[in-house]
Amino acid sequence: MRDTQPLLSVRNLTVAFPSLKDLVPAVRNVSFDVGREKVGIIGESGSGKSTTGRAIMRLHPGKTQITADRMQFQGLDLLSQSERQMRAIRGHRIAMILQDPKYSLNPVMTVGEQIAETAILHENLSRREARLRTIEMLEKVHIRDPERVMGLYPHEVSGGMGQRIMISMMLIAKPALIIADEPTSALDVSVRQQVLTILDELVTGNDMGLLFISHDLNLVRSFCDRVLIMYAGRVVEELRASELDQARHPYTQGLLEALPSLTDPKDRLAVLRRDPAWAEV
Ligand SMILES: Nc1ncnc2c1ncn2[C@@H]1O[C@H](COP(=O)(O)OP(=O)(O)OP(=O)(O)O)[C@@H](O)[C@H]1O
Repeated sequence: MRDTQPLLSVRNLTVAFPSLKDLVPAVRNVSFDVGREKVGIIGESGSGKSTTGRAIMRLHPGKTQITADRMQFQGLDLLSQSERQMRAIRGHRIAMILQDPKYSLNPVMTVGEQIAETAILHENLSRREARLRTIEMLEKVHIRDPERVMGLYPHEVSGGMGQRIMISMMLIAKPALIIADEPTSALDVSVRQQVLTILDELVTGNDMGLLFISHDLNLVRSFCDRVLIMYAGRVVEELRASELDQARHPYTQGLLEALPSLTDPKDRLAVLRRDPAWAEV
């Protein structure tokens, strides 16, 4: 029977950073679930999207205060895991793709060595088997000349290729959940589509969950199944991507009105409205 429980269940997550005097909340009472589906988080800069993603991985500096009524992943309470237990979860059961793959790949190891190391760790393969698996994985993410790419260092690959390499490593580790934080915003439009297609193949083909953080509403609308809209540290609205046009919150409506359209061009785009009341409890 198919498991209908969400992979990740978050209730009233609050993240506060220390300032000179006290703690300043950047994320406030955020609640959502992620199943085996693609969930987008959108919102403007500073709305708390990345902070939410990093809190799930518990990747914040020491004095950050993370509280939640629930932050459960596949039956595990993430907040009560020790740092050692979190290390076993990160990369293995929950993986993260960031905007620039150069920061996620090890700069002093070739691409081939890094993928092979993942294969040896996860699948207990010999060096020779790991090499063959690496070639297979690079082919799966549509890299045409895998043997050449294996010998390159991270600084020698383009952004789009770097993201595909990250995705190929995830194909080996097969995490249940991927948190992708603006994974395509540094890429050209044509490469962006390629990377999204491969990410979709990975997630849908392996029945994974994806939390896709972006400031691009059009992209999230076409790529994700559901969308959380964040404003000033809160989720102000949650909708199926196909139902965004029926958004009720004035902030979401404003985001939609501010989008340029090729089919229905406007002389002037609407200016995004903001109301301090939306940030209130
Ligand atoms: N380590 C930190 N220490 C202190 N404040 C932080 C830290 N990380 C984030 N913040 C603050 O938390 C708030 C939310 O930031 P966050 O990066 O989550 O926003 P975002 O929606 O992801 O924006 P962007 O799209 O620009 O990445 C911001 O005000 C930011 O300055």
